[in-house]
Amino acid sequence: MVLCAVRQHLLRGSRGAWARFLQRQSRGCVYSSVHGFQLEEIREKLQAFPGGSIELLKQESGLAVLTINYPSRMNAFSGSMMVDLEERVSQLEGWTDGKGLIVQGASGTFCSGSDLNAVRALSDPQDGMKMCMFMQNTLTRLLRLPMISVALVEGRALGGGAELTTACDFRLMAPGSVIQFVHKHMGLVPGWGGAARLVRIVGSQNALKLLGGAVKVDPEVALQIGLAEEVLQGEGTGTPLQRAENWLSVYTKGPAPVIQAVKKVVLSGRELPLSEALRTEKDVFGTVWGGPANMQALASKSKHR
Ligand SMILES: CC[C@H](C(=O)O)C(=O)SCCNC(=O)CCNC(=O)[C@H](O)C(C)(C)COP(=O)(O)OP(=O)(O)OC[C@H]1O[C@@H](n2cnc3c(N)ncnc32)[C@H](O)[C@@H]1OP(=O)(O)O
Repeated sequence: MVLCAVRQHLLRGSRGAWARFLQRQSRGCVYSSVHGFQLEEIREKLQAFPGGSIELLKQESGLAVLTINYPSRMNAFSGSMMVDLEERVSQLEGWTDGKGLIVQGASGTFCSGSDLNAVRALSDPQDGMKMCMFMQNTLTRLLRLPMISVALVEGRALGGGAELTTACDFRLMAPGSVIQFVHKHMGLVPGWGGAARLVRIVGSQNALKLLGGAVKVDPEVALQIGLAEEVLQGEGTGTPLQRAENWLSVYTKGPAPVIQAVKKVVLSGRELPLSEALRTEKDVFGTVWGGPANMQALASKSKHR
């Protein structure tokens, strides 16, 4: 009874702490009206470039699959797909049972970046800035979801598609797949947050090589530099999606509050200065200490041989 009350207190406190963490990070976003970012205005602009869709399938297991779906354009992002993606991320933020997420492309290829037809129509620098802020916000929120995320790369991940892979916690690559930051060939640099995230994943030297050379990164090189976690080998052992689900299930096995707590402490360690990360870790610890999974483990005198 007393433990329960203490736990409730900690839980309330920690929810506050997580909310404060997100608030410090502008509710998971990078830009707000302070930066001249008007969400409705940019949504309306993007909706003028329709085509394709972003599908979300939430499964009872706590794993969700997000599919970038525009096969006739190699899953390039139309304007309406950018808006769709933001809506799907909102749905995932509110999914209390969520533990894991796989981001994939439809029909055997990942994503060929922005839809060049939309890009041509939005080539005015101001529009470009707005799209850039919109996608940075969405992809930052994607990376900060309280669940473990994996980009399943089949075929090609080009330009904005390569950037999208870096907004997941892990990248799994199918044999023959390629991640390529083609921005230099387009007279650009990444604008969806892909450069900042890439540096954190592979280090600044490797990032400089990948962006400066617009290098085609195959699975072997990706493994070597730490861009990919694994190459999904194994003909006859299910589809690449099934193999990715198996890979992810090792890390999402267990109750949702515990898996979400794991992601939160790693996220705060990744993003916050040490003192703040330690305080957030203490608060998140408070959400699981004395919780059902903890009490059950204590009661069963579990051993870890
Ligand atoms: C650079 C950053 C920027 C951002 O951050 O916003 C971007 O992401 S710009 C986009 C960067 N991506 C590209 O430039 C991709 C250009 N396309 C290709 O290199 C090829 O199409 C490729 C390699 C993806 C596929 O080649 P493949 O021979 O297998 O197929 P097709 O070329 O025949 O492509 C089929 C069909 O898809 C259309 N397509 C492909 N990518 C895009 C795209 N990004 N936007 C619009 N349309 C795209 C392609 O034009 C073909 O259509 P079709 O009507 O049959 O000609």
